[in-house]
Amino acid sequence: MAHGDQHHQNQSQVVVVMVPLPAQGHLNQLLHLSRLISAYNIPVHYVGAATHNRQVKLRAHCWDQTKLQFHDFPTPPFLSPPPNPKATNKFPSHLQPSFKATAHLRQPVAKLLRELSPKARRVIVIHDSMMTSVIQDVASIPNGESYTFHSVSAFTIFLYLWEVIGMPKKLEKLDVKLPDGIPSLEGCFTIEFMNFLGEQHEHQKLINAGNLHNTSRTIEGPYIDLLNRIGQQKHWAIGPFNPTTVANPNNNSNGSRHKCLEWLDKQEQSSVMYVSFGTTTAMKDDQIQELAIGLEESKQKFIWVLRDADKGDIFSDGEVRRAELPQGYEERVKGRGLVVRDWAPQLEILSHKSTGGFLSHCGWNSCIESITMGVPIAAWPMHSDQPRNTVLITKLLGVGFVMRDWDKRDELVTSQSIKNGVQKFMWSEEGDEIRKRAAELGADVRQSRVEGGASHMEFSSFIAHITR
Ligand SMILES: O=c1ccn([C@@H]2O[C@H](COP(=O)(O)OP(=O)(O)O[C@H]3O[C@H](CO)[C@@H](O)[C@H](O)[C@H]3O)[C@@H](O)[C@H]2O)c(=O)[nH]1
Repeated sequence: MAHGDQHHQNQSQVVVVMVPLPAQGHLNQLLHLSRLISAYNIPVHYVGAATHNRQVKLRAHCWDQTKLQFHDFPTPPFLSPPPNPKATNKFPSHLQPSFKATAHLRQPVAKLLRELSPKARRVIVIHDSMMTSVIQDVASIPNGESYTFHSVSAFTIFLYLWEVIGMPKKLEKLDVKLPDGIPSLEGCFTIEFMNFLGEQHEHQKLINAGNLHNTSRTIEGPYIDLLNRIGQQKHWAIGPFNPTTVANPNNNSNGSRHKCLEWLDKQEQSSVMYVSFGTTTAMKDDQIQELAIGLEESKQKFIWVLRDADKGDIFSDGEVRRAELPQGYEERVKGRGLVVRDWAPQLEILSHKSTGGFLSHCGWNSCIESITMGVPIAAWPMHSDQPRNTVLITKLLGVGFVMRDWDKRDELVTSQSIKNGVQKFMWSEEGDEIRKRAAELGADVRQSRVEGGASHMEFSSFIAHITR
C-alpha cells in the first residue's frame, strides 16, 4: 500500500478513548463496552492508573483483551485505607482518595487526545459520568466528541434528574406513574461524594454529545424514553455490556476452573442460591454471624462470596480483615454450602444451570448480569443506587424479592428472618413465579442483543453515529 493510502486510511479511522472511574463496578462495565466496540474494528484506548488497569484485566476472564490498547498513566500514590465495617452509612467512603486522585489523569488524557486527534477522523471519548472533569480538555480537540456513560440503571438516572431538576409538573405532562415507596437518597451517599458528583456535572453540561446506558429497552424502555424526552442529548440503551452467554464456562484466564463451578456441576438444576455483595460492602461482624446461621438453618444450598469491599488500590499492602465465621461452620455446611473468599467467577456462576437465585446487594452490574442470565434476585441493598434498584427489580420488573427492607437498614437482620426469607425465595410458589418471570426476561434480554433485537439495533445505530 502506498504511503498516501496508508495516511488516508488512518485519517478515516475513528478511535475511541475509554475513561472509567477506578472502582470495579465501573472499570468492568467500560471494559466490556470496549470489547463490544472493538468488535466493529474500531481501535479502543482504555486509560487509567497502572494499578486499576491491572485490576480490571486480572479480574476479567473468558475473552481476549489483546485487541485493546491500555494506557497506564502515572499517578502519585494515594491513600488506600480498608473499609470500615462498623460505619452506619455503608457508602464506601474509603474509596474517596482514589476518586480524588483521578484529577492527575487530566493531563495525560489531554496529551493522548492531542496525539490521536491529527491521526484520526474523529476521537470519541466515552467517560464515566464521574470522570467529566478529567476529560474536560476534549472541548479543545477539534475532532473530539464526548459521550457520558452512566454506570447505573436508567430508572435511577431518571429519578435523579427528576429530583435535581425538580419537575413534578413536567412529570404530569409526561404521563408517568412511579411506584409508591421510592426511597429518598438519605443514607445512600456521603456529602463528600455528593460534592464530587456535583463538580463533575458542572463540566458535563459543557461537553456532552450523548449518553450511554448499560441497559436494554427490553428492561427499561419506558425510562429510556423518558430520558430522551426530558434531556437535550440522546440516550442510548446499548446493554447489556456483559457477555450474554459465557463462551467457555470451564476455564478462567490461566486455564483452571474455580472450585465452585465444579461443585455447581454436581448440583440439580436451579437448586443453588448465590450470595454476594459486590466490591464495595463490608458487613459488621455480628451481621456476618447472623447471615451465616440463617444460611445454615435454611438448609438451602449456597455459594457465599465472603469478602470485604475493595481498597482503592487492591494491590496495596496492609491489613485486610478476614471475616470470622461461627466455629466449625464450613465443616458443618460442607456439601451444601460453599464459602468463597477469593475472586468469584460471578458471570459463570449466574449462567450455570444449577444456580436458581441470587442474594445480592443490587449493584447495577449484579442486577444486569443476573437479569441477563435469567436468575431472580433477593435484594439486600446497602448504599448508593441499590435501594432504588431494589424497587426496579422487585416492583417494576417483578424478578426479585425484598430480603432486607431499606427502611430498617440500621437494624441487624436476624438469622431467623434470613432463614425465612431464603426459604420463601427459593422454595415457595411466590419464589417460583419470580423465577419464571426472571427466566422469561433473561431470554428476552439475550434476544435483544442478537441481530435484529432492540439493543443490537441501538448499538449499531450508535456505531453508525460515531463513525458517520
Ligand atoms: O467475587 C466477585 C465479586 C464481584 N464480582 C463482579 O464485580 C462486579 C460488582 O459490581 P456491582 O454488582 O455493580 O457492585 P459494586 O461493586 O458494589 O458496584 C458499585 O458500582 C455500581 C455501578 O455504578 C453501582 O451500581 C453499585 O451500587 C456500586 O456499589 C460485578 O460485575 C460482579 O460480577 C465478581 O465477578 N466476583
